[in-house]
Amino acid sequence: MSQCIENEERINIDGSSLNVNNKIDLFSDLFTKQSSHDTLLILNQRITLPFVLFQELWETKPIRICADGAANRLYEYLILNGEDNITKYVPDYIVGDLDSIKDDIVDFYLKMKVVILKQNTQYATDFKKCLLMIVYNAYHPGVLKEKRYEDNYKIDPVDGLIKLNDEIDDHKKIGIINVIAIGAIGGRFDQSINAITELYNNSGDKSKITLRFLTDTDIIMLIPGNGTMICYDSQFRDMVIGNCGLLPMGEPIKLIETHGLKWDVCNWDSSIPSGIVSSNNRFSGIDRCYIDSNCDFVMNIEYFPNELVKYMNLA
Ligand SMILES: Nc1ncnc2c1ncn2[C@@H]1O[C@H](COP(=O)(O)OP(=O)(O)OP(=O)(O)O)[C@@H](O)[C@H]1O
Ligand SMILES: Cc1ncc(C[n+]2csc(CCO)c2C)c(N)n1
Repeated sequence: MSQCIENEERINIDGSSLNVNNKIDLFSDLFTKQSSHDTLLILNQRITLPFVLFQELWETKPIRICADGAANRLYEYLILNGEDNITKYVPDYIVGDLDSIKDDIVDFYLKMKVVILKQNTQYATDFKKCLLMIVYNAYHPGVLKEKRYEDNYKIDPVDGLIKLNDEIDDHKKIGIINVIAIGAIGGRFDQSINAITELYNNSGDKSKITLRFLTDTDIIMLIPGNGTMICYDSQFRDMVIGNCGLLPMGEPIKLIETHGLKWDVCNWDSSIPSGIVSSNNRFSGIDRCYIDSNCDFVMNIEYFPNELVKYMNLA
């Protein structure tokens, strides 16, 4: 029988008897450095994050990449926050079909030694092309820097990156590549849904990437099925995060049990066609929330950027 119980605003969660197969630390997984492959991916929407937060994201992600027209957005945003910034925050790569990046931005970033790689295929989005670049770079760091823009780094300008990724010897252990993308959600609806499909494309045990999105209002990620503990410290919960949604966007899901939501559920079938979805929920667990589901699902967690800035002592 399915159940929903309403909890007090804050409850203690004892994790010792729960079957935890995945752990997500909300603050450190996103905002601290986890590995030398961590990547900030910038997509083509206006950047409106508080500048100190952007700086922190940039500094904690050793690899930075712009999808095509995102390079224009980066440049504009940096100028807006002080002209000196354009030479301080120089991305490693700009990748895409290059139909959106402006000519003067190409010239500027070539001068700054950015690898600007053309990939023209009309069967992959610029977002996808960037993910391919991120994986290729993790296996072959810096090799394109030694080659030339003029001959497209000796890579087939149609879909060379796809072929190069197919040839990767994944016996080499590189660990998981954590990618935080800004500009993925909001704006054009098909682009936003495409971004959600990338969450699913980059899920599962064989995936090389863990992809997460940051907007001005939300952290959006895939919660793995089969027992996930989401951890945070109590001050982070109180200051920085608001509502959340458990969103069965890929397929219908069963929430087997949750512990630490304001509205905890048990044996709860959820899908978009049935109209049964846990939106407008929130974390009640003081420092953790446990979710066991039969498959992966999308979760959005509302956050307050200016409070995050204070929490991180960046103000
Ligand atoms: N209007 C938009 N709304 C949401 N996301 C966008 C929008 N425009 C671009 N993006 C994101 O930025 C990436 C780079 O987009 P850009 O505009 O530079 O090239 P594009 O040719 O329009 O994109 P694509 O070729 O991938 O459709 C896209 O792949 C997408 O992820
Ligand atoms: C069935 C199908 N639908 C749409 C596209 C178009 N498309 C998908 S990704 C992309 C690249 C954008 O730069 C384009 C044009 C396609 N190829 N196949």
